[in-house]
Amino acid sequence: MRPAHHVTEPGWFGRRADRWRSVGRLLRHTHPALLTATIALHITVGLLPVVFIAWTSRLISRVPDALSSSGGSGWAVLGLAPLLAVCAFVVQQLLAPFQSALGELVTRQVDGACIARLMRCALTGLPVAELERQDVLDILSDARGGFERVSPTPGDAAAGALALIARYAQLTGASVMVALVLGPGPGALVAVTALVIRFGQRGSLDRFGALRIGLAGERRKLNYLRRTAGGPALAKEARMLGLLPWLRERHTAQARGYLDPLWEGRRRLLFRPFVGLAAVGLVGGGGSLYVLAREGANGSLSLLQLSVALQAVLIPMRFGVYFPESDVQTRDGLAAYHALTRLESMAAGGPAGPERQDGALATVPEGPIRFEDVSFRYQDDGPDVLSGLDLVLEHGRSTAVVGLNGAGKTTLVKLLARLHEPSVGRITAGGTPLSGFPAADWHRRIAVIFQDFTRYQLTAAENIGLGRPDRMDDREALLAAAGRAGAREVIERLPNGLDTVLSGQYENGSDLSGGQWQRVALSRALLAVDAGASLLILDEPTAQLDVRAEAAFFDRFLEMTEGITSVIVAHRFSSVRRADRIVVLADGAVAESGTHEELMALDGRYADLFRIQAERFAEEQAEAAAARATAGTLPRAAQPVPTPEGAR
Ligand SMILES: Nc1ncnc2c1ncn2[C@@H]1O[C@H](COP(=O)(O)OP(=O)(O)OP(=O)(O)O)[C@@H](O)[C@H]1O
Repeated sequence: MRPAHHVTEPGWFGRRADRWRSVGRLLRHTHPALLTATIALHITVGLLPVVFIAWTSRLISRVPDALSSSGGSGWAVLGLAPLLAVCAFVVQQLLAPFQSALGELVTRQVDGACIARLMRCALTGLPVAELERQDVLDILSDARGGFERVSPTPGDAAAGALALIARYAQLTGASVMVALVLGPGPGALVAVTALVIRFGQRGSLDRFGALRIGLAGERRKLNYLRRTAGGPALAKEARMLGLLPWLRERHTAQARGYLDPLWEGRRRLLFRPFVGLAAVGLVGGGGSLYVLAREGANGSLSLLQLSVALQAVLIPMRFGVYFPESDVQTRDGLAAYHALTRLESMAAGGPAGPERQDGALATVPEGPIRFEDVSFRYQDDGPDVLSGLDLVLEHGRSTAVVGLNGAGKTTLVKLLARLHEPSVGRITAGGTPLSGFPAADWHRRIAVIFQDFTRYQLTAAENIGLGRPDRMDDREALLAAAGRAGAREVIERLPNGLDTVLSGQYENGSDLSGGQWQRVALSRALLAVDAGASLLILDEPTAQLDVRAEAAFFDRFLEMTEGITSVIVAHRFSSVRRADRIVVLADGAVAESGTHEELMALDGRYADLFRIQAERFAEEQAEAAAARATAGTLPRAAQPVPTPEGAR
């Protein structure tokens, strides 16, 4: 598989051209009027210091006349020069907030567009298989880091690049002034010196930036530790397990793993070249000052010229230093943008395809779904997780998939949901291979609850409505779906009913238990079914319910989904015994299949495991009953006699 970080390094000109091309693309996301105003403002702000030099020099050149004139009229000789010099200074100060305000607007517009691109890429564009690759996660983390404002964003890069216009306008104005006063040679000398230092400095920054990109994996680990250790997620386990000392040590080690190479790179790539560039500045600036001093001593320069040249020479000499408003922003913001464009190019070739379209249902055939000799492995060089699997999911019937941990049940669900494609073999629906139509169309056909379904920190209505966003406002439909999933009572007990945020981290929000969350997730899936999905997949939907609640859940589920093709993955064999068909998965293939009665009569793997689970359940029930009796909560004679059937 092609490594995601693999890029051919362009040369010096290539890098500059790439950078400006990227900036150009980013600026396409800004409104033309905003872009024009920002450029005009930067040019104005860049030229104002030059205007200031011109008027202060004029002022200085007239001071001797003012001093030598008699009476109070002497200062009139100065004319408007002081006022205009002050004006140039004040206007420059006044424009600074507008400069940053426009920069902020550019940042917002560019980031808004880029975040939409990133969401599209991560949520629909990139195949799930890609999102499980470590190198892709590194890039994604860098792109997200930009948008989470952990580091500069693409919008910052665009605004920072525009801010350079002010710097270059100032350099051009100052060099022209030097050329006018001292001649083209010194004018060119100061300009070239400034540019050499600038490009040298920028090159060092770029090399340092490349080093930073290469440390994306270390940075991601460090950010993970900081986020996890600094957030509420770890609060409980950290207290119970006394994790703090270990976490501190781990964090220090990880921080060193990331920061030490950066520090070494800073010395090597930034400090040493800086010394050489300072020497260039010394030669160029010194040479210009020498010419200035010589001309001044010769008497060939007027006071006006001397003042103009002296001030103008200083501007290019300061030009070589680091620009805080641009340099890190353009380097790191563009790195985040390049991470985004790389993800986009990976997404473009992926099988997940475009966003789903209305009318997609029509393109997907109905009928039985067949796994035909399907094998699958997560990594090219990894083991087969599914191997030669043949399976038919009858149309309109329920199929339960059971098996031990690691048997491949969730993997089967992922292939069925087309989050991964089979490595070998094919899956067909109504005789048509799934690969024959866009994955997005297939996704519209199915409703699925994964083991790790998302618990959105949104309202109950939104948590259910996301099963079909275009029905989000249809409260009747939401409540009907909740009712069928057994979540209606849960919702009625919430402080604001459907409008309660399902998280204790918000005002009037409420946390749900694991089982209650599962009911909400099921409501979401059932809403999708109401809206036309005809394949319902539940991957261990009841893992957090107790045995009785689970049995009741499945009974109700099978009743209400009658006529819908459904697949239920379960651990507890007893809970899915009423499914139309039970498939036992072992070692990535179908070991047994049939109805509960058929499989019990077969007396094979299913029957064995069913009995073991039932006996264990009976023992647990007996122990619990004995404990209750000892505690006097229930007269012993009144206790139910546990039987293996109790497991059902
Ligand atoms: N993203 C992944 N990358 C690599 N291997 C994986 C990945 N996901 C699962 N596996 C491996 O595939 C095998 C089957 O996993 P799967 O989750 O499908 O099993 P399961 O039957 O659903 O297990 P459980 O009952 O524990 O949920 C396991 O050996 C697991 O380690």
